Amino acid sequence: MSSLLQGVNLYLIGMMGAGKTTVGHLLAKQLGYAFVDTDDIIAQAAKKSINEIFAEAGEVGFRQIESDVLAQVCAHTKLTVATGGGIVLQRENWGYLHHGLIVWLDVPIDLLYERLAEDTTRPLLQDIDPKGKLRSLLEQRTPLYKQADLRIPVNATETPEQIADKIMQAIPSVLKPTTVNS
Ligand SMILES: Nc1ncnc2c1ncn2[C@@H]1O[C@H](COP(=O)(O)OP(=O)(O)OP(=O)(O)O)[C@@H](O)[C@H]1O
Ligand SMILES: O=C(O)C1=C[C@@H](O)[C@@H](O)[C@H](O)C1
Ligand SMILES: [Mg+2]
Repeated sequence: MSSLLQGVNLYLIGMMGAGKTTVGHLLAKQLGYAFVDTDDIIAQAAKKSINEIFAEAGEVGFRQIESDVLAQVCAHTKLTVATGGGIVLQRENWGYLHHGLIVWLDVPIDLLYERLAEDTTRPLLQDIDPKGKLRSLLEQRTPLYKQADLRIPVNATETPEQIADKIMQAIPSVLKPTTVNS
C-alpha cells in the first residue's frame, strides 16, 4: 500500500470529534508514515492551548496560523495529517490539501455530540447550545467536506481500528496507478 501511495500525504478532514487524530495515528503506523496533527503543531509552536489562541487571536487569527502550518506541512511527504475541523473553510487551504489524498470522516451529529459533550478543549463548542452550534457548523461545512477524494461514513459501533482498515481498503479506489514501463 505505501508503495502504491508513493509517499503521497493523507489528509484527514471532518468535524471536531470525527476521530481524525485517533484514526490518523493508526493509519500512519499502517502506512509506515509519520503522523502530524495541525492542531498540535499550532499549539506547540504558540506554546498555548487552542482555547488560549482562540481567546487571544480570535478565530480569524487561529485560521491564519492554521493555513501557515498547512503550507509548511504539505512541503513534506509520507505524512498522515490530522487536520483541524475548520481547515476546509479557507479557500487557500484546498490548494495545499490537494497535494495529497483527502479523506473525510463523515460522522453523524448525535455521535459527534456524544463524544464531545464533556469536552472543554474545543472553543467553538463553548456555547449555551453546543449541540445547535455543532449542527450549524456541520450544515455550513458539509458541502466543503464533500470535496474530499474519499468519504468514509462512520457509525457508533466502529472502532478506530476498523475505521483505519476501511480507509486502507478504500484508498486503491481513488489512486491512479502509475504505468510500469517494461
Ligand atoms: N471510532 C471511535 N470510537 C469511539 N470513540 C472515538 C472514536 N474515534 C474517536 N473517538 C473519541 O472521540 C473523541 C474525539 O476524537 P478525536 O480527537 O480523534 O477527533 P478529531 O476529529 O481529531 O477532533 P478535532 O477536530 O477537534 O481535533 C476522543 O475522545 C476519541 O477518543
Ligand atoms: O472545527 C473547528 O473549527 C475546530 C476544530 C479543532 O480541530 C480545532 O482546530 C479548533 O478547535 C477548531
Ligand atoms: Mg484532532
